Amino acid sequence: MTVHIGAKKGDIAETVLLPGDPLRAKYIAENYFDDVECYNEVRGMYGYTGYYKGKRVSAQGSGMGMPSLSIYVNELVQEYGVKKIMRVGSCGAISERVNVRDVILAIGACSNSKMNDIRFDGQSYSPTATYELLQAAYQTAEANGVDVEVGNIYSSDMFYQDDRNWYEVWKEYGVLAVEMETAELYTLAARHNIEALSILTVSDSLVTGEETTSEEREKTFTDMMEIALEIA
Ligand SMILES: O=P(O)(O)O[C@H]1O[C@H](CO)[C@@H](O)[C@H]1O
Ligand SMILES: O=c1cc[nH]c(=O)[nH]1
Repeated sequence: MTVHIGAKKGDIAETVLLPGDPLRAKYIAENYFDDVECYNEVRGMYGYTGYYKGKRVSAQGSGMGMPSLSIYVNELVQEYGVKKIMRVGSCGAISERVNVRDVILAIGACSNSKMNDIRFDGQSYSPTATYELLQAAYQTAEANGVDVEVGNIYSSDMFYQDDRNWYEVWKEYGVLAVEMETAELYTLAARHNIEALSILTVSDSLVTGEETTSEEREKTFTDMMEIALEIA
């Protein structure tokens, strides 16, 4: 057991789906896993292990934001031997290239977080996805008939910003969407030599103002869940 995860060694699979929302982890476990066991309820950050088409896989909430994700990824990797993490998250479109409910495979993640400034002493690090996972996710999406956009995203420390047009410069540089965890996930994956990919569903658009409900964000973004499960 760790401070934040109440699982025994061996309770967690080598491959973990990691949504921010712990109730999305619960949804994945209840709707896709056979022989499911809940291994974590600490802080309500649910974690489950089960089987998907015979493959052992876990689903664990990360919480919102990079500090929270960082705690779970560090413990999953260092204490439980996790080797492959796929974030299945929601994001806000900051580009007209993507619309609400589109699926994005995040090839890289820009950020306003100070975490990598601290790690790299103010120099710039480019957090990127694991190529093999990205390729497998793309091929699976094609096979499932799901259109995906592959591109750069932005991981923000702030959901609410005073400047409502903060994203314009990032949009001009081709960044597709904003969320709050991927830059740290990709950085930790590189540090610990594991595989990582963020598969995101556009839950709202900062450009058009269109939105989905919290229930939709918890339960209906199934295309990304199925892509992640197929390549688990
Ligand atoms: O839907 P999840 O995976 O939580 O992801 C997004 O939603 C949260 C903000 O509403 C942040 O965690 C952001 O990254
Ligand atoms: O971080 C996020 C996630 C979804 N939508 C947003 O606008 N921001």
